[in-house]
Amino acid sequence: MVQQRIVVKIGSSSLTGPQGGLNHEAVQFFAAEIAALQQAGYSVLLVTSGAVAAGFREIGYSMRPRLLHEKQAAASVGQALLMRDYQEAFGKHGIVSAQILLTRSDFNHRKRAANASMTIEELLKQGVIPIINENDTVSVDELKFGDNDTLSALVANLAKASNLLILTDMDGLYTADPRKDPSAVRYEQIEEITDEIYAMAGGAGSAVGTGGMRSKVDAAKIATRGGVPVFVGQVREIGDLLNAAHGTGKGTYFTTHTSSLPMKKQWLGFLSIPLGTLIVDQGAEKALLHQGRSLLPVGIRQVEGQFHIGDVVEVQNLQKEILGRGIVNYDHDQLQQIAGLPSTDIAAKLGIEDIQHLEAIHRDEWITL
Ligand SMILES: Nc1ncnc2c1ncn2[C@@H]1O[C@H](COP(=O)(O)OP(=O)(O)O)[C@@H](O)[C@H]1O
Ligand SMILES: N[C@@H](CCC(=O)OP(=O)(O)O)C(=O)O
Repeated sequence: MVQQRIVVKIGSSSLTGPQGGLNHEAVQFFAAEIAALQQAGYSVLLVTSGAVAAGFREIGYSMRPRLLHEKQAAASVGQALLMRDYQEAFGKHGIVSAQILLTRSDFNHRKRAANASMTIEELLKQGVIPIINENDTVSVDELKFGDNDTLSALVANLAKASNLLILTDMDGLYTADPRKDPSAVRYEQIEEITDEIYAMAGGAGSAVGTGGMRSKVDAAKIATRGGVPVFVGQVREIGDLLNAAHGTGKGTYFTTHTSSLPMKKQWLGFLSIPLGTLIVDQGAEKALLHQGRSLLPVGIRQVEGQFHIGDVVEVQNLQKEILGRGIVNYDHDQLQQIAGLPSTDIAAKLGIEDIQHLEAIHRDEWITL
């Protein structure tokens, strides 16, 4: 039987205090919980934050730095401290662990993502636990994950995990941040991530956390769309992590209804950078979302951006809601000319006799979001 794979993400708030520095007992505790998960027959990948929080005090900052170069300096000190603690803690359970540092652009380049995936596969085959963090020192600001929630979702999809467990300092998603609203109520299970759910998820509540619940909901959206169910919650006592994996954890479960996405669709949906936007009418919206059809120029109302044939564009409905993304078959200036035209008029309008694709976006090059 193929071993079930679990991605565990541990946030800075679970590993460090407001003054920075690593909580060694916490690292020992999580390593023991993960060792128990492995013992129970799961393959585990660990995505961990905490490099900046572990390193900032060490190099003389009094609080978590805000400027990019300061965070990068703190991370380069802290990452080594973090790995030292994890390797020692896993070593006590006879487990070898490995460091993998990734950036968003690694996922963006399909070949680099495939290489990372091959390395992870080999490590898991050998019973090694990959310990993954963002490569903070080389990540450029606009392309940074910042928090590791999104990174953990991408890793879960890449590794075709059976579960993603996001551990934090709250026992799940509440109707509002419980630090600010004591009457907030916790969700046990979320079947669909709607705008209302987003509205409830606020930013980080601690001095060391980054994305708060909002980035956890973002991550849940990516992972569940890729077929991976997600738990967001707390692991504090012995056995909590196994309970989280078995569906009885202290937190919120986000369910999924789809099977895992092929690499190409994952890239299209979550890693590619759209270079334009197409706004489509109701008929096109129905064709794309409910009839499994391609997008024809006749349904396009508006074309925005300077994209070219083969680029990725985002598609929105008339209410400017995002419907999905696809690879476009025309340059932006061509689409401007043929938006709204029936397929029979396209060749004449563009002065091209032999049109290769009549669709603006072919079904196979589309993902609904
Ligand atoms: N609706 C909500 N439900 C629960 N927690 C919330 C909510 N909105 C915001 N938060 C905050 O999100 C924080 C967890 O995120 P974060 O600080 O980024 O942790 P981590 O370092 O574990 O990623 C909680 O401490 C809480 O204050
Ligand atoms: N890569 C960074 C992650 C920063 C961070 O705080 O993330 P998180 O605690 O997951 O919200 C680090 O290791 O410090």
